[in-house]
Amino acid sequence: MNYKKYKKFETIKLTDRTWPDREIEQAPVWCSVDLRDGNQALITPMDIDEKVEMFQLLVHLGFKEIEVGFPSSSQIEYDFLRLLIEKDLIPDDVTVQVLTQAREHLIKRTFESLKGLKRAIVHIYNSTSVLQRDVVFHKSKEEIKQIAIDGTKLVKELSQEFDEEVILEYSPESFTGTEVDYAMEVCEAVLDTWEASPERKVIINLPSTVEMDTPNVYADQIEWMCRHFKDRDRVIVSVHPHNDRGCGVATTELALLAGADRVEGTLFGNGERTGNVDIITLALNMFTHGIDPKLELGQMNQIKNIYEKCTKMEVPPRQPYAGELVFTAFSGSHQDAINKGMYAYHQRGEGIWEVPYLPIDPADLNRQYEPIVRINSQSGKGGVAFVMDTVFGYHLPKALQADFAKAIQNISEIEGEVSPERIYDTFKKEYIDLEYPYKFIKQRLIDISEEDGEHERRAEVTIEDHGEVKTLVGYGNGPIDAVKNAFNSTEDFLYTDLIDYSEHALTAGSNSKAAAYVQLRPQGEEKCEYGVGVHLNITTATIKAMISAMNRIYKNIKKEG
Ligand SMILES: CC(=O)SCCNC(=O)CCNC(=O)[C@H](O)C(C)(C)COP(=O)(O)OP(=O)(O)OC[C@H]1O[C@@H](n2cnc3c(N)ncnc32)[C@H](O)[C@@H]1OP(=O)(O)O
Ligand SMILES: CC(C)C(=O)C(=O)O
Repeated sequence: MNYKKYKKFETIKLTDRTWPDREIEQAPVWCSVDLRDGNQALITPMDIDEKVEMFQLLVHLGFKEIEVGFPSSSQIEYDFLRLLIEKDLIPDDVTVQVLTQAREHLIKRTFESLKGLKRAIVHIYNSTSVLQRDVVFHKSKEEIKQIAIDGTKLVKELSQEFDEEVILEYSPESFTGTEVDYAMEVCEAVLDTWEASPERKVIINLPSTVEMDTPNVYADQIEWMCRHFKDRDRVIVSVHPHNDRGCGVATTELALLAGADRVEGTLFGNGERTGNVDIITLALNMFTHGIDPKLELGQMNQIKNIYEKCTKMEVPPRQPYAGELVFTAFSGSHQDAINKGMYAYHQRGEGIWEVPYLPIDPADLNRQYEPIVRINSQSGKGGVAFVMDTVFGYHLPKALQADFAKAIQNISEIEGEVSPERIYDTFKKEYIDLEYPYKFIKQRLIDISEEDGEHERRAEVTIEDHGEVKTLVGYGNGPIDAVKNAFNSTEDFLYTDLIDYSEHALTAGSNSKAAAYVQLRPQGEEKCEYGVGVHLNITTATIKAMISAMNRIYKNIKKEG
């Protein structure tokens, strides 16, 4: 690959930069350009109904500034703005913005489209970059500056005839390819022409029209500009980053450190080529640092659905915060840590989110119903245990987690991803539904303790043993003891030791079933087997768990032996 074909863009010398020592402390003014830069980049631009739906979504999300289009460019763009105005769809606290090239006939037509609006941002642009001055405009620096001045003059003149407020926005388009001192000269000419003041601020938008360098270089350009305006107070510094090098979010975050007040971007980063900066990621990055993002992004799937419908674009599965796979862990160590982190979060009860591998609580985006953990051959026992716990309510004991995970891994190695339903079916098949050679039929547990004496229980357990129905009887000072002693009357059970026992309710409420887990070891063997029993009655659940363990011993140990 001939890398010598490319040259590095000249960077500016800013040795006393201050942005590296700053932190983002508040959300900027957000301006959505979905209906303009986003729309102009679509294979099939939005029709009017889709534009209205997108506009309403943006309003709902809390955008107070929305670039609704380029009304002088086509009838549909013009008609859309007219519809918003005539149907009174623009809330009082939302300012619409319209884009136009700094050209007379386009500016005039733009003003026609604004009639009836209370307030508007009129955004004019002309490219100022070294390359475009040369190959597109064939104009000198002075001539290019004059385009900006003439455009500003015309907007000023027309806005004086306009009943309501017009805010000027000016973009030295292709700013990242423009010498900063020349960009400043053009911007100052615009500001002077407009007679900008702290009371009559102008939005100076410094676009990374094409992302040409590392984010720190853009941050230097923005800091340089912020420091060199004659009067910083008469300027709202806006950035409009694109994503050509894949650094749009980083570029914008550094630009905010460097002094930008406002950000233009789109939902999910739709826009020309690699897209505009993704405002959702920016806002949620702030949110996850405890900063109010000033946008309502809590219904992520709904936002995604409307976006996909209107743009006919797809949100990729790894898109930050929104992608299908971003709250999913396949790998064992991640699953284990998420599992423990979620448990610790609920135990602490302090409401401060700190869970390994999950920078945000999925519930904050209303994504709690999606599986956080998915199981494939990279998964470990923690993930399987998490699914059994969170989806089906089984708190598997540690040794059982490892035992069951092996069964799931055998499946995933052949079939790939294993769904929660398949995991549950396998669990039932492996532990709960075993009925040979022993099968539970019924049980009776009688308290036979004398008054003030030790509590003694008599257990009568009717089972099928290799097809033969038997009633086993045992005594003990507790139910487990009595049941185990009843089973000891069969030879198989007699020579097993009860290693572990636990139980819990599966769901809340008096009708809830209990799950019991029993670990038995045949005497003289190293290997144990777990059994699981589920029943409304806890004693029956325990008996079924013992039978399950015996059936597994029979299947896995005795047969093997
Ligand atoms: C970076 C961005 O995203 S900027 C936004 C870009 N968006 C769009 O272009 C979408 C909508 N645009 C359009 O529909 C069309 O471009 C229109 C209707 C606005 C203008 O159409 P046309 O005049 O037919 O064509 P075009 O846009 O190619 O204009 C080219 C002419 O305008 C000049 N020009 C281009 N941009 C500007 C500008 N910002 N200010 C002044 N003149 C400009 C060019 O030098 C060229 O002049 P020439 O004809 O003397 O060579
Ligand atoms: C009009 C300008 C702001 C633009 O879209 C860009 O530079 O990308």
